[in-house]
Amino acid sequence: MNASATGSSLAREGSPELQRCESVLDGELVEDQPFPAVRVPWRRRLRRWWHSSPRVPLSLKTRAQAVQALKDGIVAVLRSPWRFVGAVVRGLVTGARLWRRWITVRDYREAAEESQKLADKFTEIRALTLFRWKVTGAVLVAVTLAIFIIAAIYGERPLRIVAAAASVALAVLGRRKDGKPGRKPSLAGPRTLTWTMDTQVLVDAFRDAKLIGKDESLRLVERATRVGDGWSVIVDLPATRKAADVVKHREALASALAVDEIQLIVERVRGNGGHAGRVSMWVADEDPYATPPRRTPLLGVSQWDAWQPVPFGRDARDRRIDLPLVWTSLLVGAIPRQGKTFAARLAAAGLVLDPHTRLYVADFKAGKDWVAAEQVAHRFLSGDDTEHVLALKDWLVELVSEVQSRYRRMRDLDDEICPESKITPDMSRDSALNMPITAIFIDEVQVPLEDRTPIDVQGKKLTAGEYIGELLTWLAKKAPAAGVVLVLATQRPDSKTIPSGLRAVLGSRFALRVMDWRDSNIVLGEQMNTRGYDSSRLLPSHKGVGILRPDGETQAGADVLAMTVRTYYMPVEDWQDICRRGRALRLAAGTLTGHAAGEDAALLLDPVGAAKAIGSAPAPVDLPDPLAAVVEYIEANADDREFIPTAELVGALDFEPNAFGRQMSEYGCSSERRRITTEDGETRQVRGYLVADIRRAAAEQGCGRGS
Ligand SMILES: Nc1ncnc2c1ncn2[C@@H]1O[C@H](COP(=O)(O)OP(=O)(O)OP(=O)(O)O)[C@@H](O)[C@H]1O
Repeated sequence: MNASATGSSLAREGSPELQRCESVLDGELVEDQPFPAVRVPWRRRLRRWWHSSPRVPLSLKTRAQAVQALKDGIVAVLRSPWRFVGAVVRGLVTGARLWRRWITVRDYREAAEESQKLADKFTEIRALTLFRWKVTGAVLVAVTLAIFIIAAIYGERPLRIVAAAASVALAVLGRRKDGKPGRKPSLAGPRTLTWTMDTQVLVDAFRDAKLIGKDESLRLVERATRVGDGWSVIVDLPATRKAADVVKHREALASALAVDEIQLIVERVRGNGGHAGRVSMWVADEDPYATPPRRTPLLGVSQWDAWQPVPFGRDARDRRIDLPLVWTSLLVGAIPRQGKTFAARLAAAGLVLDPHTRLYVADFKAGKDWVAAEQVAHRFLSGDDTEHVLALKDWLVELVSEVQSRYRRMRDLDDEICPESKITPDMSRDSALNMPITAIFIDEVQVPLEDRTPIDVQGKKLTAGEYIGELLTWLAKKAPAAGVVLVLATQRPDSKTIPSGLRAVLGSRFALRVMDWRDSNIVLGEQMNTRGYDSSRLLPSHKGVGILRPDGETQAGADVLAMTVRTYYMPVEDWQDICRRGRALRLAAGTLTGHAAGEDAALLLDPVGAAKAIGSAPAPVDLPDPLAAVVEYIEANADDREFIPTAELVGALDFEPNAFGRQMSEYGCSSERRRITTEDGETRQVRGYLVADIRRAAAEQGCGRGS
């Protein structure tokens, strides 16, 4: 205690109300220790020790593991009679083999053979064989006699005891031992289930799939437990082996476990409970997509919030996968009749049910799939003629102006309403600000992108397709933060149709079945097939099943790169129902506008502004160095690469490497190590930057400078 006495009297002399009083002590409490030791209750300490101690069996650590251990125990007890008989039979076979080896004097014979003296030793070996036959005969006679005598004197009881002891001895001899020939059946039956009971089978599968070496083993972190309609297990790989490699070679592991790869989910366990060598596996009992598809949960809700991820589908483990749409964009690609339109409509359904969203729908399939959206869409077109393509071009020009105007207005808003140059939920619902979440859905986007109608853009001759590609690329880069979402579906996900610059900036990707791994990479991103994600391997019968690479967190975890998902099934009747409800919600909220309100609002076009924006899309002149030069370089040379080696940038742009690294990190771009395949086919690990990071940094810098 540090105290000081204020000896002065508080009463002032002469004041009638105030009287003289004793000294007042004034002080402050000073702790000896800045952080006093807090006593941890013994129960908590015990619990902590129990969970972390390697001496406590795993099965006693959690309830689920204990229940599983109990189930395994019961199954083991029920199976034990058969296992015992099996072991005795194997013991008999092993015993017979050993006896044969002994009687044929195999070891002596082999030694003689090796030293090429078999002819010399032949008589000796024969004599020994004869002698051993005689010994065998004598032992048989002696045992038979002994049995008769014991049976005559003491009855059958001692014989039974001897028989039981002999069968136990045979069972011990015949017990399954790894690596001993003759004790392990060459076909272990349905391996899918065997590994759940016998971890050795799992270890063998990892070895067979060449994921671990012959002398290496796995450490069981969590024993096999029932999760949904399958088995789940978590294992640690031996030191230096990587979980990412197991994910990559999932197919080999599926083969080793004798299951279809669609039944096997392998994930790296990340975060606090995981590390680079910890693998979580889930094996479905049967094809998880053979069951009838589920209807979308949106049918059961009266309204949806566009800021919430939209229910998109289920993964093989039947986990619900929701797709975040705001602040990102989505590309759906597949060959015909695989469920692209269904997938794009699912994304749309969530936004339809939010009356504060504005929808643009361009259906170049010109079918019935999107017709119902007419009743909610601010702008709607269906057809594949030049006039439709040109109408889309005008919409995009309007959206470019809208995005620019939003950024301008956001700059003038105070920090409390708009803390960053990004739209917030409150801003999007504030009718005075007029910045609703705006989504543009373009089905069969390859139609406008391939259109060759010549147009004049501020004196520059272009085809409509090229200009639409440029507008979409600009929007995909800049519009998500301003609340404009792009959803593009294409039947032809090839590099010629969808410009690489556009692909690179689309945040979320969903690849249903495509023709080959190249097309799959075009939708999902460079080298995704080498990381174990190739949508050309999906089965044609699995309609609506695709690989989702989300931009943001999903139920499978924030760190999961991609996952196989089956979209919810939303046939036309359900879609119509949702659109009807979306219209009613908009009517009630007073937000029904444009085409849906029967008044195709005049386009607010600013072609000069849009052309200027597109012309300066990468905005290299606006950006600080070295970002400007890097952006210019990647626009010209990155194609559809996701990763640019530092050496390439430093070499091409003539930068000093250390200063370059420092400056790039100031703009939020940190380099990382990645494996790349060089032109001569070699794989090397190099340092470099993610193109997406560079573009994001450029967009931020560009926005900050008044794009
Ligand atoms: N999640 C799903 N579950 C089951 N079946 C589905 C699912 N999604 C789509 N399908 C089926 O796939 C068929 C094709 O779907 P969709 O029309 O979306 O294909 P598409 O890829 O857009 O075809 P196209 O390229 O010809 O336009 C649908 O008729 C539907 O029956």
